Order: sequence, then structure tokens, then C-alpha cells
Amino acid sequence: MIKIVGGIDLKMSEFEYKTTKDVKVPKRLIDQVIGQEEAVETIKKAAKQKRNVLLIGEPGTGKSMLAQAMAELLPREQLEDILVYPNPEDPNNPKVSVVPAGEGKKIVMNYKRRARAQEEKKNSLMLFLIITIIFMGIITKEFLASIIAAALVFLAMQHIKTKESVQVPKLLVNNENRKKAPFVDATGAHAGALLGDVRHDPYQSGGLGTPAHERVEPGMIHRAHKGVLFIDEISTLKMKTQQELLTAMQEKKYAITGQSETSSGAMVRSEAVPCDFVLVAAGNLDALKGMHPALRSRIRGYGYEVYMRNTMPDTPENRKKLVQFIAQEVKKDGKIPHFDRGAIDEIIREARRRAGKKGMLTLKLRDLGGLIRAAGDVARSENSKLVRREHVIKAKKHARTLEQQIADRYIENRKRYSVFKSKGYEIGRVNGLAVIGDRSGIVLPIAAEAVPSQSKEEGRIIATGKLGKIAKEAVQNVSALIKKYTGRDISNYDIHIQFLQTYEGVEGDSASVSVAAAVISALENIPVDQSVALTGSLSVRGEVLPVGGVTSKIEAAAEAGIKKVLIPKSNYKDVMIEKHYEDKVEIVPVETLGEVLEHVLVGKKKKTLIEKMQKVGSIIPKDMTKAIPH
Ligand SMILES: Nc1ncnc2c1ncn2[C@@H]1O[C@H](COP(=O)(O)OP(=O)(O)OP(=O)(O)O)[C@@H](O)[C@H]1O
Repeated sequence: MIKIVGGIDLKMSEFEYKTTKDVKVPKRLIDQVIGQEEAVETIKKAAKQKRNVLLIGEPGTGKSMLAQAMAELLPREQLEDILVYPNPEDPNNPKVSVVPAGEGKKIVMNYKRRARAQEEKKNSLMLFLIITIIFMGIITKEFLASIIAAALVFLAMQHIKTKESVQVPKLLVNNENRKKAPFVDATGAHAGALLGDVRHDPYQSGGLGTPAHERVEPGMIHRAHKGVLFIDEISTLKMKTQQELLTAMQEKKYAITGQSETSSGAMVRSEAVPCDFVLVAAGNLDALKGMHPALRSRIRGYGYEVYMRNTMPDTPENRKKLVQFIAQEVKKDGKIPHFDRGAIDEIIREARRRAGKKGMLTLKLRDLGGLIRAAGDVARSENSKLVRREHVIKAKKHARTLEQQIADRYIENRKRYSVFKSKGYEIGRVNGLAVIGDRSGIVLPIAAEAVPSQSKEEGRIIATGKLGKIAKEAVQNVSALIKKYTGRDISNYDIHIQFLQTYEGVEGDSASVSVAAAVISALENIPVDQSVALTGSLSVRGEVLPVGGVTSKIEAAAEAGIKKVLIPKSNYKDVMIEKHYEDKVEIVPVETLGEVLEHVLVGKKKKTLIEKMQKVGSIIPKDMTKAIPH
């Protein structure tokens, strides 16, 4: 049976619960990971065989969550404590020993007890000597001499160390009472924190110093012994540190020495300290460039590489998983109410929108979690016992990302100074559409001017604004098309193109259709309808190819007062605009540059151009000439 819930078809079987309170949240972290089935399988396999893993993907898709889940899967019974002892033969080479988890603390306590007993014995002896000396002084009436002698004995005893004096070892790594294998997040750690260090000692001589073994500090690689060492943005580690990390992985032990050459700690080098960890490295695709090739090869040779998913198919099963995700986030937050059906439905709708592709749900779940929390906060502030649909809608309005806020302000300013127009006709000026950041659309006006070339040689393409390179490329790519469409050779012209008031962070590579339209309008002196905006990538054959972010681009156009938006036909199914924009704009899917020109150009000359295009046999549909308005 199908039930329509707020415009979304949901099978009743998917929705057998009233609120997220009824949804069971799995105990194990690995079972809480949503939509990354391959990664989950790999992590399970890697945990069993103790293999390293490289997780590559976008932020907030669950990389660190998987690493933590792996630590839960590693066997706890193998955990060990690590102790560091003084070395009487070479104090600068402290000794290291490994004992089962929980034993380390007992050993240290034992040593401390023995040291205390020894100290007490020494103190009793000292007290006995002092009392005896003072007593002798009273008998012999040599008070002054006896007090001086007692003081001397006191001082001497302070500095005398018996031959077998007990030196307490230091517990370097303590795994007592640990319920699961350690998970150590070494993201952004400097060399000392990662590989261990030996503290500086200002009092190195005269027996006043701190013994070397007490100054040894474990690194994260040692703390992660028998567990997981997680390093996000692995490429930010220095090459030298990556090399050392690799050595530690190969040897499964790594001696600790002072990291600063000028410190007295650099004189100390412990015996090799065990560091038998599994490395889970993470980053985005760019991270691979900054990664030491040998380290990558080590992971590939002794482990797995996983490319994280950004989206999952919009199936009943996956929607159910998203409901589980909402329940998980509510439970984890602990401060927000549960979600009712309407609110769940709205979150699923948003997951669809954010996926940007028809039939998909987003897996950038950290961001979606942000919306869940924001909606929970709205419900809380309204003293609601449950989060309802309207709370999610309100949260979407208020919890806008920085980029969205910048885009809002950008639109405001542009409206105020009329940088873009949404009415009237202009030659050589087209409303392109672009995306800032992840998913914020903006209108990007493009202006073109064509003048006959001054030089005897070829004309030039002069592109200004921050996206100049893209504009140049777009014109070069479509020069053949322009010749075909207009019969004009652009090499006879100097063509000036400008992305008006271009702003840092704008992605402009989907503007080639707009650039071509602006240039053709300028060359042919045909006005462009300013109530139309467009996006699309143009092939050298004149086809309009799909681009990203159509939904947010259309919404931005609607926001700016644009009445018609042209999008690539193959993107039509990706459109998921919010309901309140639906009546504001007409969305027109287009396949060819001919169709684009048909929609954006106006006036008498347009007919002539289209006819010319027909003659040169361009790909404009034949029956289109009939529809040309004057
Ligand atoms: N696949 C997922 N399943 C369930 N929850 C997820 C998933 N991905 C992200 N989350 C939620 O988002 C939070 C942050 O995710 P996580 O830190 O694992 O992302 P990441 O990929 O490591 O990102 P970054 O690289 O920025 O650190 C998680 O604690 C969890 O609440």
C-alpha cells in the first residue's frame, strides 16, 4: 500500500513507527554506519586480518566513524601495557618492557611500595643517628659540636643513594580497564606527539636531574598499540614524519628520542617501544598527492583503499536507514526531542535535494546531522515534545551554511546596485548561473563585447574578472560553433568577456553555454532577454551537456526575480526545488545551443540569425523557426 506523506511516496512498511523513538539504534558503531556498505565490509575484513586502510572521500561521510568502529572490532584480549625502566649501565638508553593489560599499574605500585619502604628505612636510620649524636652531645656537654654533626649527617643522608636503591619504572601506556582496543586520532599531530618525545631537563648534572626514563613520553603511535591510529588529512603530515610513520608500521616498534635537537632530551633514546597499530588514513582525493608514495604503497600492499560514497539510491531500504540515522543523531545529541513522521519525511526530502541527482539520497551525513540538530533546537525553543515538519522547515531557513549566507548577502547587494537585471533586453549580456561552496546558487551576469580586430593578425579574446580563464576556454571551444551558427569568424574580432563582479569561490565551469550566448548576442547585435537565466556546459558540437547544482541554481534565479531558467535536458530529472519557488520560475530543458538562442535572444534579427543557422545546416530543430516571436 502506498501512502502519500507530504508529497513523497512512502510504503507503509517503511513507516511502521510513529516517531524515531520507536526506531532501534544498533549497539555497535559499525552497524550505525549508513550507506557505506563496501567500506563497512572492508573495515570488518581489515579488523579481522589487522590490515591498514586508506579512506578517501568527502568530509562528513563517516571516515572517522569507520575508524572508531574498527577499534571496536579489534580483539580486546591482546591489549598490553608498556613500561619504561631506568638502565643502570646506560642511563640515556632506558629499557622497555611489555606486560598484559592491567599488569603495568600493579608493577609500578609494587615498585613504589618498595621505594617507600626503602625510604622509611633510610629515614629511621637517619633519625637513630641524629638522636644518638645529640644524646652523646648531652653526655659529653659538646652541644654545638653534636648539632653540627647531626646537621652534617642529615645532609649526607639526603644525598646518599644506596647501591640497590629502588627506581620506579614509568607506565608509558596503560590499557587497564579498557573495554575496547584503543582508537587514537592523530590528525594534525606534530612529530613529537605522533612519534614520542623525551622532555628537556635543565638540571642534568649533580644528581639533581629527573632520571631519563621518567622524561620519556609516548607518542600516539605507541598509545595506539594493538588498536587503531587514525590520521585524517594524511597529506598534511611532513614527508619526514610520514617516512618515520612508515618505519614504525614496518617494524611494529619505534624507539623514543627527544625531537628537539637542542634539548637534553635528544641525548636520550629508549629501547624500541612496541607500536603494533592498524593505520586508518583518510583524506579527500587531493590528499593522495601529498602522501608519501612508500606509505601509500604500504597501505595498498598490506591493506585496502576505499573510495567513500556521496550518495545512495533512494530505495525504501535506504530511506529506512536514514530514519535510523535520525534516531542515532537524536540519541547521540541527548538534548533534542524525537522526530515525528512529518519531520522524518522532510529530512528525507532534504537528503534527496542535497544529493543533487534524481533517485539518490545524500550521504554527507555530518551536514544532514547539523540540520537534524538545528530542527531539534527549534522544537526545543518552542517547547514541543516532538520535532515536527515545520521545525525542520524553519531550521532549513535559519541554519544556513556560511556559503548560503554569503550567497544571500551577495544577491541582496547585487539587487541593491542592480548588478544583474531580471527585466528588459540587453545586447551581449546574459544571466549565467553558478554555485558557491557546496550547494549555494548565484546569478552570474556575463557581459560580452565584440569589436573588429585592430591588429592585422588574429583577433584576441580578452577575458577579465576572476573567471577569465574559463571564459577564454569557453569562447575557444565554441569558436567553430559560432562560425557555423553565425557565419562569422571570431578571429576577425577582439572579443571582450567579463563575469560581472565575480566573487571568490564561484565555480564557473558550467557557464560555457552562457558565454557562447553572450558572445553571439554581441557579434550579431541581437538583444538578450534579461528575465532568462541559463546554465549548461557546451560541447564543441553545440550540445548542452549536464552540470552540477541545478536545483540551487534555479532557486537562486527565482530568488533574483528571473522568470525562466534554461537547464540541460539531461539535468531535468535532478530538479528538486522547494515548493515555494515552483510558481516563480519556468524551467526549460534544452539540448542544443540553437534551442538556447531561441529562448534567450529577442527581436527581428533573431529570425535572420535562425534562418542563417538553418542554411548552414546547424543542429537547430527545423520547426523552431515557426515559433520565432518578433
Ligand atoms: N555514513 C555515516 N553513517 C552514519 N553517520 C554518519 C555517516 N557519515 C557521517 N555521519 C555522522 O557525521 C558525523 C561526522 O562524521 P565523520 O567525522 O565520520 O566524517 P569524516 O568523513 O571523518 O569527515 P572529516 O573528513 O571531515 O573528518 C558522525 O559522527 C556521524 O554522526
